[in-house]
Amino acid sequence: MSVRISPSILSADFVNLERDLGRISDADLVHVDVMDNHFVPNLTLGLPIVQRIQEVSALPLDVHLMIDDPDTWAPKYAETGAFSVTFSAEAAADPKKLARDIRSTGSRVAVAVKPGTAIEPWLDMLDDLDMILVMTVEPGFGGQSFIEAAMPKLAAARRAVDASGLDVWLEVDGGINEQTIVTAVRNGADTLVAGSAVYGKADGPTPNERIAALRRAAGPVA
Ligand SMILES: O=C(CO)[C@H](O)[C@H](O)COP(=O)(O)O
Ligand SMILES: [Fe+2]
Repeated sequence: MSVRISPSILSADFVNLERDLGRISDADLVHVDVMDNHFVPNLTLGLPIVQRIQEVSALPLDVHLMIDDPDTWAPKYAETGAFSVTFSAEAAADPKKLARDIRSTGSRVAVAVKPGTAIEPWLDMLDDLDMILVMTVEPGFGGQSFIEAAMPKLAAARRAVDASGLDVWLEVDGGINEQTIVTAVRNGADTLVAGSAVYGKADGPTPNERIAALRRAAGPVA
């Protein structure tokens, strides 16, 4: 099986989003970064725009919430028809209830952990999760460098998921390129977010060609 590639539209042209969505037709998912200027020091887009992206996207939406109070807001994003909604571990008040609320909409649910956040508590609730997102940058901005120090945590998550027998995906987000994707996959990732590596440059290969190059670099996963 190939890895799943989830291009982040954070690096797309927000005025030409529909056009830029069409340029990643070979991807598996579309990664939508929602930032509120509270949980992270950056502001991107909110619920009305996610609703509209959902209407025009041919690919399933992988919504990554970097917002305060996901307990209130995440179910509303799930209700747009998103394929998957990821809340930030550090912001959730009642993660088990939140995971249930998101799943009750039909969406998959994931938790994201910042580079400095322990993963162990989340490995104790794998039953409640469809995916874990290991952040390999401090959330807030595209174009940052991959933090390799997050890899032991990813490897621990891979061991726990394999031991559980559950089909929980392991996603990595931040600084993924043709080199770092190899490290992430070797440590257990099966779903890779890439923003600047897919959309970052106006000249050279197209976004779909960059997606193919990332898949080739990653090689097959078990
Ligand atoms: O969640 C994010 C930042 O908080 C983005 O998804 C991520 O940074 C993607 O951008 P790049 O691939 O350029 O690092
Ligand atoms: Fe993201």
